[in-house]
Amino acid sequence: MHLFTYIALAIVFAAFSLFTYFRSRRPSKVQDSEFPGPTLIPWIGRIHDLPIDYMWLKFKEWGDTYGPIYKTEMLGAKFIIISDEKIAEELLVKRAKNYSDRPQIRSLFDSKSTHGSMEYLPLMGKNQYWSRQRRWTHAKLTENSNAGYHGVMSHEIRRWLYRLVENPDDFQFSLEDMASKVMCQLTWDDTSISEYCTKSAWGLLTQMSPAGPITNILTPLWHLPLPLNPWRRAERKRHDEQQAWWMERLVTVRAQMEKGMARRSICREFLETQGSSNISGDYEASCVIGMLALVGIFTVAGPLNYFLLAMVYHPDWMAKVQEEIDTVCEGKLPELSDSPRLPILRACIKETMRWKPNVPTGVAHEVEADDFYRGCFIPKGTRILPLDIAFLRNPVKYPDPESYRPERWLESGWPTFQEPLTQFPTIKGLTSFGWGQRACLGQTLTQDELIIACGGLCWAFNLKQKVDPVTGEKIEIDLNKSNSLLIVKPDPFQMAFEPRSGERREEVVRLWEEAEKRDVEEREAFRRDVLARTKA
Ligand code: HEM
Repeated sequence: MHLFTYIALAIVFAAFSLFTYFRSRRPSKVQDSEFPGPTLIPWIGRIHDLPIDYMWLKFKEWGDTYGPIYKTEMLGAKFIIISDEKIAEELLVKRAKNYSDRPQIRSLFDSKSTHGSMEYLPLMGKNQYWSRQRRWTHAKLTENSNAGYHGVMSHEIRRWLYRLVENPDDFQFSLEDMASKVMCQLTWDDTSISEYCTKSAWGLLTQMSPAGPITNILTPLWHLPLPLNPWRRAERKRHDEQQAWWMERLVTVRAQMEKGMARRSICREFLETQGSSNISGDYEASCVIGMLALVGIFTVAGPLNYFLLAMVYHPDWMAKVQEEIDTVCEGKLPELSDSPRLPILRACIKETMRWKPNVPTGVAHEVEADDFYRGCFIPKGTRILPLDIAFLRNPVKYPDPESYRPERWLESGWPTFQEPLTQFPTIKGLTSFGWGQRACLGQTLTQDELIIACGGLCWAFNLKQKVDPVTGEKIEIDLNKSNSLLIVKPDPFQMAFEPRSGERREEVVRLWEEAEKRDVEEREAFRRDVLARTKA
């Protein structure tokens, strides 16, 4: 044989040996099975027919076609979409060690905090910052819950009911403002900044959502040079303003503390224990507290908005909730302590969250190391999407899934019925709050706030469709129209808040005036006390 032939044969043999060696290191099932999924175009994947609006519906449609676990790709990013709770449990809970990272959000700077930015706890990769901030946030929310933070919620619901009496048409603004005031009070003891806080939360929510800047989908655009890159310039501005505002809050509380004038808040708690805390210092603290304030606004406002729609279109259930409240609370505004005796109210809230989930796509986890599941290979870096809308439309667990049926939580015979009704239904543990090590930290806060707010609404008002003053016809609301951000809310709509009686109306006004007076007095007493101590 010619020398060249020997060399060629040697190369082929070496290549074949290498190939079989590497192949033998991965179980043969890798080559045998792959998850099903829509046909992928090289590199593009399925970006071309995934709509930005209501993206979750397309994911669900593919789930109905390809089954409870399927794969897809977008511009090189690999996705696995899960529509079955058991599979989500097996991967995201039982294998949480490997399935709890987060993907980088392209249009945020260092959203994973890989480079130590420490800014967005819910978006962080599974790193040291995430681990200590998660622990710290959990501890603060638990401490505040035990210390009776629902007093803050009761105060704010009184203000909101009053605002609804005075200016009902502004309800969508005042609803979000109520949720924002609760968070601003808890974090910084300052409700006057709630409007700015809501705007700031909106800016971040938009920036992080696939339906936000185009650079979240067409990711290469993010890397254009700055002069040609309006997206990166806009984000720089938004980001810097947000960080400065968070820091300003912390500095303000510290200044109040120095004068002895700071009342209880999560920020003060941090500054008091700064030395012993595992949070690294002012910058990280300003971020973890700021993020906490932001994350509690649209998350709670979503179910509140949809509760209004549920009641408007299901007056029979509103009447049942009202009857329950009137009997149990004997005419008084419901408080959190009434909750064990208000199962119908809890069922209507839980069914609202099932019927109109406000994070319908779920929040993606990222896989840290190569893995196999059901004989199929899942490469490191794959994004796992627990598709909440699919879990909540499962007809076996939730018969008649498209309809609003609170009785599924109240009557035996339904797959989701659970006793005792003093405890169940509870929204805690619903798939909407996510999975495993990344599960939502705000479940108790959400439950407490929704019970007080939704209970208050039904106590005070008949929630109704608005009547067009010209035609005399009821104004319809499109129940399926919403934005398409990660946390959704219904498109602007009109409705009527009819006080249940003249007396109830007066009671709403009286309760707010009383609460406001008490608040002013408490602040004044605190100030007097500090001044007296300073003089002594
Ligand atoms: C209806 C209300 C809410 C819903 C549906 C919701 C949903 C979620 C979801 C889906 C996740 C991600 C879970 C995962 O990756 O598996 C999450 C994480 C988180 N939530 Fe909520 N949430 C709500 C309210 C709140 C509130 C009121 C707070 C705090 C005041 C809060 C704080 C957090 C935090 C800090 C995380 C990050 C956890 C981590 O990454 O380790 N959430 N939430």
